[in-house]
Amino acid sequence: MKIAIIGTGNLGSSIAKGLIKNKSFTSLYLSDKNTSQVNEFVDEAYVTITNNNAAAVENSDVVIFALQPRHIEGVLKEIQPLITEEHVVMSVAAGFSIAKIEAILGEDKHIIRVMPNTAISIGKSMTCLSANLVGQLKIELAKTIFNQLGTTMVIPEEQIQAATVICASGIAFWMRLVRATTQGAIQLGFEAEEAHQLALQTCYGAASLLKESGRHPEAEIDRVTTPSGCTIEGLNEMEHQGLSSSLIKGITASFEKINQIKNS
Ligand SMILES: NC(=O)c1ccc[n+]([C@@H]2O[C@H](COP(=O)([O-])OP(=O)(O)OC[C@H]3O[C@@H](n4cnc5c(N)ncnc54)[C@H](O)[C@@H]3O)[C@@H](O)[C@H]2O)c1
Ligand code: PRO
Repeated sequence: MKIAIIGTGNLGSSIAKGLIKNKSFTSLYLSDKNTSQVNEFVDEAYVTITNNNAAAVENSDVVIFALQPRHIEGVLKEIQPLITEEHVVMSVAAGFSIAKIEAILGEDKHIIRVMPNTAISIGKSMTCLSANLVGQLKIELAKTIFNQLGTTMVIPEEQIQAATVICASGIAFWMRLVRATTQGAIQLGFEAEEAHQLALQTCYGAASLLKESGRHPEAEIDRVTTPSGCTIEGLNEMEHQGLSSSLIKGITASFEKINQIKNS
């Protein structure tokens, strides 16, 4: 598979890292105006680092656009004459619809919106996929690529904005929860490094329990909360302070913002 990534910033370089780790390509073009985030791959076999977007497109079958929403339109217009009916065009740009891509490249092109998160660099992304009519013929190919880099879910395009908030922004939300737990642990007397390790492994254990047992979070909570114990005391105080409510409000605020980006 000949893959190009146009835009190798935070997400593009994370995708590149994941692909290179798995060696899941026959050639990989990494194209950016500023290639500093992928210079570490300069000696990798079958990897070309360039600032020539056109060369990357011409030498690839799958082209992943990892550009900011304000840049993608200009770049798509530039490379439009080079996109053929053989290419599979993938875009990770938040809020940039399939209709907008079709308006530039044509409805006859394979177009797939891909919404991964930065955990793709270590093969642990939750990646949502939506395709246009023609692109649906290539959805299995997209699943093959992104299943090697985590887990995929094919969803209707109307849900891509919500998936962006839960899965892509979600990485930042979970990071903040880990940090807050670390701050609490420091206040209880642990050194910062110890506190971080305690918070991280406990978070990992909680996620793994849910994944491996398939049980509901409340069922796992019931196994921890000793009657009149310290866990229920802490949980109830967190809820009095609005823990669940603040998370839900943050998620809906993020969703409102992404819909403004979409409509701008
Ligand atoms: N960062 C995330 O966690 C994440 C997750 C999901 C989706 N996204 C989406 O991915 C896209 C990229 O986000 P990011 O955080 O990687 O942004 P970024 O700014 O880190 O990366 C964008 C890259 O595009 C490059 N670029 C700009 N104009 C270019 C051009 N004409 N030709 C070639 N390269 C050009 C920039 O130099 C930069 O390296 C955004 O649309 C964002 O909504 C990001
Ligand atoms: N980064 C993009 C943003 O914050 C989209 C999700 C992750 O807008």
